[in-house]
Amino acid sequence: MSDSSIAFIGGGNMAHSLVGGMIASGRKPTSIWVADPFVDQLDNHRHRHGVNVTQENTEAAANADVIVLAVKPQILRDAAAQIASIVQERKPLMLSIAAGLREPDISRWLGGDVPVVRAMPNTPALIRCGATVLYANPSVTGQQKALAEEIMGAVGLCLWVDEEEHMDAVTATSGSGPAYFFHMMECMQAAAEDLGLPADVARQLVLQTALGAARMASEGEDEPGTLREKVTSPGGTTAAALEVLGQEDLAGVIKKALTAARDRSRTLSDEFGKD
Ligand SMILES: NC(=O)C1=CN([C@@H]2O[C@H](COP(=O)(O)OP(=O)(O)OC[C@H]3O[C@@H](n4cnc5c(N)ncnc54)[C@H](OP(=O)(O)O)[C@@H]3O)[C@@H](O)[C@H]2O)C=CC1
Ligand SMILES: O=C(O)[C@@H]1CCC=N1
Repeated sequence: MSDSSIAFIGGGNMAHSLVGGMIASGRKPTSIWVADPFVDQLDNHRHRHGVNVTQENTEAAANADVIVLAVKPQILRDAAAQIASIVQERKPLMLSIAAGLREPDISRWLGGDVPVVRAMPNTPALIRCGATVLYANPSVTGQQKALAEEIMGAVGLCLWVDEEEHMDAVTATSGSGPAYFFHMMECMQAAAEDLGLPADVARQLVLQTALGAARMASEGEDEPGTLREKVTSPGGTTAAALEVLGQEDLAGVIKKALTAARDRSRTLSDEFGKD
C-alpha cells in the first residue's frame, strides 16, 4: 500500500464504503481526508473510520495526491469549480465516481489538461467485495494508473475499459447491481413469510442462500446455468418455480431494468454535463 494521500470531496454512502474498505485493507486513516458540508456526516466518518475531516473542499484537496469526486452528479460541476485552482497548481490524480458524467466535462470544469480517471465502484467495497471499472483519459500517467488500480483494487475486483462509452453499461450492471440483488432478497423474504415462515427464519434462509449461491458461482468451475440445472430435478419444485419465472419473462424484465439504468446514465451526462 503506497503512502499517497487521498481526499474525498463528498462523504456520503459511496465514500463510506470506499473509506471503510480502504482502511480494512491496511491504508492509514491519517492518509485520508473527507470533505462534506454536513457536520453529522463528518462526525460519522471521524468516529467510524478515524480519518481527517473538513467542511472545506479546498482544505481536503490542498495536499492530496488523489482527489476522489464523490458528490452527486448534479453537484459535481460546482464542487469541481471550488477546487479547480488547486488542481491546476498541483495536477493530482482526479478520480470521479459520479454516474454518467463524462471525462471531457469533468476535465473542463477542473480547468482542463488534468489527469482524470472515471471509476464506477459499488457499495460492497465496504467489505472489500466491491467491483470497480476504471477508464483513464490520455493525461493519466502509467504511475497514476497503477495508483488508481491500487486504491480501487484494495476494495475488490478492479477492471479497466478503453472506451468511455462502456461506463454507462458498467453502471447499469455493477454500480447499481447490488440494489437488484438486495431487492431480490427483500422479495424472497416477503414471499417466504407469506408462505408462513417466521420472519427471522425467512431472513436467515434468504441471506444464507444468496451467499451460498454467489460463492458457488464465483468460486467453483460451473457456470450459473449449470449450477441452476443441478438444483432443478425434472418435475420437481425448482422446475415449478422456474416455469413461473419464465412465464413472467424474468429475463426480459431484467434486460429492461438494466437498459433503463444504462439510458439514465446517458441522460445524466446530457442533463448535468453541459456548460
Ligand atoms: N451509492 C452508490 O451505490 C454509488 C454511487 N456512485 C456515485 O457516487 C456519487 C456519490 O453517491 P452517494 O455516495 O450515493 O451520494 P450521497 O448523497 O450519499 O453522498 C454525497 C455527499 O456529498 C455531499 N455534498 C453535497 N454538496 C457537496 C459539496 N459541494 N462538496 C462536498 N460534498 C458535498 C452530500 O451532502 P448533503 O447530503 O448534505 O447534500 C453527501 O453527503 C454519485 O455521483 C453517484 O453517482 C457510484 C457508484 C455507486
Ligand atoms: O443510483 C445511482 O445513480 C448511483 C450510481 C450507481 C449506483 N448508485
